[in-house]
Amino acid sequence: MSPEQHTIAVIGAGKMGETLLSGLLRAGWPASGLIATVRRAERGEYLQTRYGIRVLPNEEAVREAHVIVIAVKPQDASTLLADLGPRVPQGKLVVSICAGLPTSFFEKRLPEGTPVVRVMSNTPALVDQAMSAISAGSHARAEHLALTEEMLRPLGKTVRVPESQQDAVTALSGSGPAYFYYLVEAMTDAGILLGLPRQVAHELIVQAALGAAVMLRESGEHPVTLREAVTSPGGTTISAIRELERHRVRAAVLDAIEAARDRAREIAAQVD
Ligand SMILES: NC(=O)C1=CN([C@@H]2O[C@H](COP(=O)(O)OP(=O)(O)OC[C@H]3O[C@@H](n4cnc5c(N)ncnc54)[C@H](O)[C@@H]3O)[C@@H](O)[C@H]2O)C=CC1
Ligand SMILES: O=C(O)[C@@H]1CCC=N1
Repeated sequence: MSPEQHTIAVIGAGKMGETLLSGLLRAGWPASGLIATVRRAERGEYLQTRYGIRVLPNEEAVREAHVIVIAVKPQDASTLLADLGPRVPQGKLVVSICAGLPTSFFEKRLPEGTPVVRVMSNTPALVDQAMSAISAGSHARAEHLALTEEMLRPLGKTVRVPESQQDAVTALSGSGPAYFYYLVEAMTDAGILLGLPRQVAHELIVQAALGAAVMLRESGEHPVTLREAVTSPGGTTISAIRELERHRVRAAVLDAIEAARDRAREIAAQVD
């Protein structure tokens, strides 16, 4: 996707929208090829000053852009599209990053035949380590998926999934970073319990998490193999694992992620 051919407008440039815009700029996208829309004037001033991008009203943004990224909260999407949907010029690619909303939700509210691609990304996009999963709506063709992948490439990894799997993806990798942060918090507290200074405990855990993540990605080994390599017979690790099993942590993780998937479905049902 060359910047000369494609201007991207992010409709509702909040946390995720800003993350996408900043990633594109880091990858060398010219600020002149990026547009943001906002609800609050101060937010617009901030984006304009910090990134040198254009901030336009929604209607102007969709007229000018080639790719329109919908980045509002799912609960705000109906109101936004009731007004803006019919004004989106025919043939533009609409990319939604809204959790839970199916491509059919957008297709109903956009001119007939509008190609829609659904994306679920995550906040590590801020450090170019996103996991984004994309699915085509009924009018999106290979070229639209390729264009979306190109737009997301600077932010991290991208996979294609059938749309029926998007709520599961949302529960797993969309929300996933929050589960790891939660674990880091809990492990840091454990360090405090054992008498370590908070800062030291934090540093130990962050480096252990990073090391484990790099080993998972680069060794290609199954997590069980990697865990077994840490777990000495009669040693310390197995004592901890016994407690995790006794507290049914695995079952809690399964229930938690299923609850997140169900919530994604509920959000979609509420706005449909
Ligand atoms: N935060 C996360 O980790 C992830 C969020 N998402 C999805 O990304 C989307 C955005 O989430 P966040 O960035 O966290 O929310 P956010 O609340 O930070 O950003 C949404 C922005 O849209 C603006 N907005 C709302 N209605 C508007 C309108 N009519 N015109 C112009 N601007 C409007 C709001 O003022 C706000 O700044 C959501 O749909 C969420 O489901 C997806 C993956 C991860
Ligand atoms: O919590 C949420 O609804 C959003 C979607 C995935 C991550 N954050």
